[in-house]
Amino acid sequence: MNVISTRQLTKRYGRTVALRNLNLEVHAGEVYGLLGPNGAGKTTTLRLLIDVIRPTSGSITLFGEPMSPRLRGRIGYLPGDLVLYDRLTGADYLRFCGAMRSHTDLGEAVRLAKRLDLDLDREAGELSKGNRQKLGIVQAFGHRPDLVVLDEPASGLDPLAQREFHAYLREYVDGGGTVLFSSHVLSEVEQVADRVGILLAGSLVVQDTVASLKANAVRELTFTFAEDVSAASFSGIPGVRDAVQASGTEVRCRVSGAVGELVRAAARFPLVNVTSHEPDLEDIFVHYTEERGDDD
Ligand SMILES: Nc1ncnc2c1ncn2[C@@H]1O[C@H](COP(=O)(O)OP(=O)(O)OP(=O)(O)O)[C@@H](O)[C@H]1O
Repeated sequence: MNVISTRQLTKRYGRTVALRNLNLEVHAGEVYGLLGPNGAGKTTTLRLLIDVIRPTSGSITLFGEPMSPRLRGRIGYLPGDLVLYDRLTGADYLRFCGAMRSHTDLGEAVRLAKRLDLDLDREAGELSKGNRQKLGIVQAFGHRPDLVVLDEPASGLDPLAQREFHAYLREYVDGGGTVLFSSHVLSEVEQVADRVGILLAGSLVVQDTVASLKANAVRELTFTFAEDVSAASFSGIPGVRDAVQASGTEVRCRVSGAVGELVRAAARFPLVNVTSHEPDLEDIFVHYTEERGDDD
C-alpha cells in the first residue's frame, strides 16, 4: 500500500518552478530518502505533503485519502527550520505540542529523548544546535504517528546520536511506521533508506532501491595487460560508456549494467589483472547531476 502518493504535483513561486510534475510513491513500512542538491525542491515537497503550503497543480493522497484534519494527527513532522520557544524546557515543549495534538502521553517522547541522550529539563534557549535538533525529532515521533516526514533530520547530530536515531528509524518502520526524509548527505541516505528518490531542479530524475541503483550504475573497470593493448579495442562493446588509455598496458572502462561482454573481450588479450570500482550513492548522484547538466 502507498502511504504517500502524489500525481503530477507542481509548485510555482511566481516564476520559479520549485517542483515539476512529481509522481512520488512511498510504501507502507519503508524509509524513503529524498535526495537533492540545494534548491532542488525537497523542502517544498515535504511542506506540500504536510499541507503547510498548497500545490499549484496536481494532487496528494495520504493513506489512500486526500489530506484532512483527521489525517494530520497521523503525521509527525520535523521542519528544516525548527523554531523553539527558548524559555520552555524540552518537557514543556513536548507537553505544548501534545496539547495541540490532543495527545497527552509523553511516554514515547521521553523514551526517545533518553535514547538520544537529550535532557528534557533544560530550556531550549540553553540547548546546543544538535540538542535542539534532537528535541525536534522527539516531538515528530512523540505522538506515535503512522507517517513521519523529516527535513534534514541528521543535521547537527553527532555520530553517536545519528547511529541511535537510525536504529530508532529502523525499529519504527519495523513496527509498521513509514518515514520520508530529505537529505543531501549521501552516506546517511545509503545507510538508512530502503528506497531513494533523486530530485534535481524540481524534477524526480530517478526513484529506486539503493541496491538496484547500484546494480545499474556506471562502474569503472581497470584492465592491466602483459603487453600494450589499445583502448579502442573496447569501444562499441555493449554497456561500455567509454574506454580510456591509462597507459600502454592499462585500459580503464566505464560500464553500465552487466560486465560479461567487456570481460570476455578483455580476456582475448594477455590479461594480468582487473580491478573494479563499485559505485556508491555519491557516484550515482554525481552521474545523474552530470547527465542533467548535459541536457541543459
Ligand atoms: N517561499 C518561497 N518563495 C519563493 N521561492 C521559493 C520559496 N521557497 C522555495 N523557493 C524556491 O524553490 C526552489 C526549491 O526550494 P526548496 O527549499 O524546496 O529546495 P531544497 O531542495 O529544500 O533546498 P535546500 O537543500 O537548500 O534546503 C528554490 O529555487 C527556492 O529558491
